[in-house]
Amino acid sequence: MGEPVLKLEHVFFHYGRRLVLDDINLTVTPGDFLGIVGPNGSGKSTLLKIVLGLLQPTAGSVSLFGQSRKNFRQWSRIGYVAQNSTAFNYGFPATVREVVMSGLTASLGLLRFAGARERRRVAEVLEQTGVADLQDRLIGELSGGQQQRVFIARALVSRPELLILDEPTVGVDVEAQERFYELLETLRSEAGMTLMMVSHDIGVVTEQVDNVACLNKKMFFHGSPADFLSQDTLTRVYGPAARILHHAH
Ligand SMILES: Nc1ncnc2c1ncn2[C@@H]1O[C@H](COP(=O)(O)OP(=O)(O)OP(=O)(O)O)[C@@H](O)[C@H]1O
Repeated sequence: MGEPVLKLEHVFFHYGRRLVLDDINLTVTPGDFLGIVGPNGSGKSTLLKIVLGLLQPTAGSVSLFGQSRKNFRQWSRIGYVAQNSTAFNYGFPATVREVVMSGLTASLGLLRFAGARERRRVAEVLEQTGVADLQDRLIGELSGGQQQRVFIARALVSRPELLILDEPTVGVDVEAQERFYELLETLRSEAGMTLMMVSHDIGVVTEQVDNVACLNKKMFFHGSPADFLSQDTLTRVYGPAARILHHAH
């Protein structure tokens, strides 16, 4: 199976005095597609920020690719598409190609110019994510679904082994969502990528992922979508409205 891509052991997190994550244990193995679900304010984004090194846990340990997060420096192995990344201002002065190229900054260093190899890689990813024909357009002039693909391209350009997506399908129509999940499937089958995705859409998520982690301050469930749906987890975490949530899509 190989060493875990991610391992959280007894992780706690507080914002000030407010406990937001309570004794979280989670192991993600290579090639897994993990869906992270939970009600609003349940700590999903906080968990991702801890994994990405943007927040320090109050207690507990986090390891990435077998290394303690404290010593981990290989951030280009992790791609991240943030929540609301499709809310770019109209007129923002960067083209699609420039936005995707900026995903190489970590590996290039700020002061090095992109060479032929980097430009080739950007062209490859633009093609793979279906936005090559948009590359000279300004990012702020694209639709939500188009911007989403650009931000995925940006996250992919450094060839990450783990791709983390926070609410990637918000504001994206059904057809674009289907293309998005097809792209994820290709990344998994061709590049063996590990995926972690936060989503509110329980119906869709449980159809797409291998495993579900259901969070509400504590980790309420971690296992297969079938077990998640067949157990009482939904009702325990979301209350009686869970049924509606599940059948809403
Ligand atoms: N910067 C912050 N300062 C203080 N409290 C915060 C901060 N960010 C988030 N919180 C609180 O921490 C809790 C968890 O927030 P988080 O954003 O991780 O939840 P979430 O599950 O991602 O929510 P949503 O589904 O609404 O995006 C919430 O109660 C939130 O109000």
